[in-house]
Amino acid sequence: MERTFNALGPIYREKVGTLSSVNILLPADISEMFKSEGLHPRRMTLEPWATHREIRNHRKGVFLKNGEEWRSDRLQLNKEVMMSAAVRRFLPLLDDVAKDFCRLLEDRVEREGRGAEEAKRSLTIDPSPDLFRFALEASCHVLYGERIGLFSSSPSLESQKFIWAVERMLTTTPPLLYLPPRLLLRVGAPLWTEHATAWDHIFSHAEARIQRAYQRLSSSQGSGTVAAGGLYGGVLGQLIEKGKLSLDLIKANITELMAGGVDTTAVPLQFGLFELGRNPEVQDRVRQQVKRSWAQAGGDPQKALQGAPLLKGTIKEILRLYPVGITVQRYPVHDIVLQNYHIPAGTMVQACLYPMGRSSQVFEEPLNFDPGRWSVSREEGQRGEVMGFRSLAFGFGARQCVGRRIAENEMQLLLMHFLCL
Ligand code: HEM
Repeated sequence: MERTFNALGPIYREKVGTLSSVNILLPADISEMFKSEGLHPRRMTLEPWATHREIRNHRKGVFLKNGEEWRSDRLQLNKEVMMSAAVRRFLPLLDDVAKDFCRLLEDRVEREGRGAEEAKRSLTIDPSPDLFRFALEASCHVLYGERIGLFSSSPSLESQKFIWAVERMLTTTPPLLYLPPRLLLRVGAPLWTEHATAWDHIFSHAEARIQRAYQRLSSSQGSGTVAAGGLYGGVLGQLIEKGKLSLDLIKANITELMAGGVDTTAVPLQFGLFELGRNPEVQDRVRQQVKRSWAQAGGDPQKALQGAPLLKGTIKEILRLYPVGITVQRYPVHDIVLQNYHIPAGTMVQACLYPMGRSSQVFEEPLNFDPGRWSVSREEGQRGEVMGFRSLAFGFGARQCVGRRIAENEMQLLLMHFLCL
């Protein structure tokens, strides 16, 4: 039996007996886990973030063991996607896509909406396919430094193939996480073949982008000019230019970022629109702050976001109520004690984000959608209360979500432009 300490579900039984089913991990427990050095997330049997070589090996029947190896390239990647200098570089690319998306929606409301009065026309739509396209276009722009034209009424065949591949990869991943790949391979399950084929497409798309980025870079170096399209050629351009990672690693990392950045932002954005829609007073408060900040920022998106903390609070609030990853998982390398339970090293510990986000032990009036709750500083928090480790949607520590800054900014920019419409 795999040893698992789970805040709610299957319980670690080997040494401690059964926990009460209402037990949840609290911020203080997470802080305890964080202190135990060398905690790495569990790697899945079928790794959604596996490199192409690994996927191909899976296909041939060579299976990786669950590993917890630290990827040395993560540090290099952090520089290009997590640091504030990197955010400054890629923010305008996200802003471009967010503005285009809003213009598109505005036109659509004008064309298809009901109501005679201009600017008060209304249109009821299911936004999920549009948000999916937005997230894909935004990710491609940030990563490859180029637009792939998904907002066009007739995207290129290449882009259509790419959308198909990302959709299939995302749809086939969840069932594969719960079925043994060896079995699927043995019986030649179409699910598995479809999944691997989708990855093949995604990787060849990345390959083509890498070739193009190389050509751009070498022609600009040859002619002494900057890369076509401006100084910044996306995360990919930066990684190639810095030359610290091998091409194989660049390809694997860029593709991982590509795969990790679509539904993760599209779904919370939809929940964001839902909560802002059903809480008009909150919407009004956020809109007022955003409009004020936008007016003062003189067109600088980064300044505008800095002046609108309620927007950041909105994203945190959405991810508290509707976390994308249900759990954050770690294997402690030392024995630790959580809630008076002894957890031996090597036990998988899962922090279940959904119950924690809705627990009155952690949040006052947890079911209220209140972006302002995140403005409370540590000092203002009740004495003795652990104020950190409450916002865990992106994980924590060295292995936290590497796309965090891209995701936060992408979602905030889109909401900002929506609210300023
Ligand atoms: C709202 C959006 C997102 C949420 C809630 C989210 C959440 C997470 C979580 C919980 C983890 C595991 C962290 C841990 O164990 O501590 C993770 C890892 C990861 N995420 Fe995200 N993510 C989001 C968006 C993105 C985006 C936009 C990208 C890519 C651009 C991305 C790429 C990744 C990658 C590559 C990893 C693995 C990192 C590693 O193992 O070192 N994510 N994400």
